[in-house]
Amino acid sequence: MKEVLVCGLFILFFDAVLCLALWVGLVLLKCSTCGGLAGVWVFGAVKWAILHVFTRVLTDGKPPGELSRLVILVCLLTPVFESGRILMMPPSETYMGPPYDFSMVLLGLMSSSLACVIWEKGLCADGKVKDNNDQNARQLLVRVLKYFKPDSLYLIAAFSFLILGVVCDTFIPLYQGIVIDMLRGQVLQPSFYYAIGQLALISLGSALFSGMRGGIFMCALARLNKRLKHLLFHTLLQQEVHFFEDNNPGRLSSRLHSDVDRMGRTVALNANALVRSTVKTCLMLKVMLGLSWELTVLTCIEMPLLALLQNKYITLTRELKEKTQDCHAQNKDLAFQTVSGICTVRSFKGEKDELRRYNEALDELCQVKRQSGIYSAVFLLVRRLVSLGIKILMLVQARSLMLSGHLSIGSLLSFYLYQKPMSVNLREILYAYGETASTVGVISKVFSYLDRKPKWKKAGELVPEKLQGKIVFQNVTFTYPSEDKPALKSVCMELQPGKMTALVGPSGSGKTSCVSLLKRLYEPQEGQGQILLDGEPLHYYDHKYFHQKMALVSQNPVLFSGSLRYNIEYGLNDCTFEKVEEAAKRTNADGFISDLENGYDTDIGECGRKLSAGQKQCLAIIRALVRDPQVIILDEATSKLDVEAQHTVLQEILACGRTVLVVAHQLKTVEKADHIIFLERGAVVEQGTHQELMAKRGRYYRLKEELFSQQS
Ligand SMILES: Nc1ncnc2c1ncn2[C@@H]1O[C@H](COP(=O)(O)OP(=O)(O)OP(=O)(O)O)[C@@H](O)[C@H]1O
Repeated sequence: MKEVLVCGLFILFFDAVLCLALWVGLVLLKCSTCGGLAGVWVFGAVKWAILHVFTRVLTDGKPPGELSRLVILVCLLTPVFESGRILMMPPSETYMGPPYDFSMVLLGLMSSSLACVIWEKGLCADGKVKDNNDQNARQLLVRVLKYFKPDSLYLIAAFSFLILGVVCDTFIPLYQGIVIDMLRGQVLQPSFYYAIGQLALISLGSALFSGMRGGIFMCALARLNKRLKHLLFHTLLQQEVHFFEDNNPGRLSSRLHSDVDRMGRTVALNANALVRSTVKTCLMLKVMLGLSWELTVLTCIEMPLLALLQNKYITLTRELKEKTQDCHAQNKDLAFQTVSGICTVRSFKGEKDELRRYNEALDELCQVKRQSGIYSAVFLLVRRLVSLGIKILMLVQARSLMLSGHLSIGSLLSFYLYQKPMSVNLREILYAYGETASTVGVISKVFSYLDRKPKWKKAGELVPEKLQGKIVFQNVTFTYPSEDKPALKSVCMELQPGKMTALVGPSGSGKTSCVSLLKRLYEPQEGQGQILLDGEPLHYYDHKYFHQKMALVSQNPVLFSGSLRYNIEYGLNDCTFEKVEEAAKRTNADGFISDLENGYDTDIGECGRKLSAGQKQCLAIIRALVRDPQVIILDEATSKLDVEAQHTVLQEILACGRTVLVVAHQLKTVEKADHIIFLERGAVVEQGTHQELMAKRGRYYRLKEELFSQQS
């Protein structure tokens, strides 16, 4: 900060020296004026170039934003002031140039320093942050544009049609004027028809080119959206499970759909509007300068003032826009949760509570929108007042120009005819800029997901032909990413092929955590032990192979809407119908399947709603068996089956020397196990057969009644 202040003082001093040098030069050359207004602007430009180099030298080539703005301000001050003075001067007076008074130079320096301090400290307090933000925003926009690369041909065609359309648009009023001039003649000359033909042709061209431009832009936009959504969905699917716990489905769905749409639309449509309005503005500016440069200057003054206002408005509303997006996502999520869990909501009579929660979320959204509304109203009011002020100044100026004979009524009328579309163009440019800037938040969020690297070890390529299925937990300690306390502490255990091992323990003892680690839904932190399958760490195995060989069946399996067969074959490309039928027969499930209306092709409804709990479990077991797994993890997966079916399924699962791990809550399941591992507070406390543990009369013996109280 101190260095910026010292450099600022040096710049001001050097500016004063430059002004003094000019004054001395003019005195020595005996010049009475410095070349009128043009000379003042030229001196301003030269001064800017010198001060710019000087600032770069002072700051080792990296001038901070504050100093660059100070340099622009001190260089612009005199030219702008003198231009205003000329505009306000009665036409009878002749402009003699700026007064040669050193006190004026000092006054200029003081006022520009003061303006700079007010701007940096008051209006733009977060100048540095803003500089960084602007740079980030630019990089983000360039990155969005880069995603358009595969559509370059579309864009070249669209922009070509855009420029052709704009050129036609600009000439329409000119030809209308020519036709109107001809209408004044009593006799209709052939040239009138010629002019009408030209006007019709230009109007047709304008309509045709504009239509083509719009259509091609929309096409390119749809292709961009498709590409971005595909990429984002692909990136999301790669993320670790913890990511999905941290980001609720509503928020992710909002990023994937509304945010990607908004991102593409804003950048593409605003780039379109920006180019169209800029080309139009340049063409119109040329005509307007020809009519009256004084009025044109006044029209152009409006633009930086409005840009300043718009900039402030964008800074104030940027955060609100992000909040609005988050509120929308939260509302969506709440509604989705309630609707999808309507049975639970109804059975607990939770409708009122859900309505209250939804209402609270709506209130929050309403409050954010109210605040945005207030900012928008104040911005509109100030913008209108600025425009009105400029219009009044223009009328005063036009009157004095007409009184002095420099402007005719006709020219004034033409000027006003051009001025309105010109203001619309300028506003469109500002709006496009503002709209794009306010979407930066949305864009950066989408990119933050696109750039996110999944925080789990990449799967290897190990696909052994024969897998025994021996699993070893080697001193595994595991803490959930959102927690501080470990859920598993130095767990050591072995699961043998051809044996059924039961994990037993009170609620929260870490049984599910063991299963999650085994299925690689989570991973032990670095240096906190490892899990080996046939002597190799789990992540060495090929992803698809691993999940095929290690099947998990839970108490409430997740099923997808679609046919029974689709659910069984889910994720398998080479599964034959015979294999499906065989697995169903082996688990005695073919009976209930053939009773269904369309057998294996019966639609089971959303999440398998049309099936009973037992049928869902059967389906999940068939889905696991059809993969021919070597390790099967059952999380009370047969609890809804009758005793006979449970027996058949367990026999089938234990066949082929598979390794079976059961998360057991029922005494009868535990009694069938070859080995029991008793967990308490994330640590293995005891292990052995049921009889051994009972004989030991340790923790398992004492807690047995509690553990299986539901069944006894
Ligand atoms: N996704 C998670 N994020 C953070 N902590 C978790 C998560 N899942 C479980 N835990 C914590 O880890 C500990 C062990 O939980 P775990 O689900 O493994 O127990 P459990 O033995 O399977 O319990 P239950 O028999 O009730 O299913 C608990 O203290 C729990 O609060």
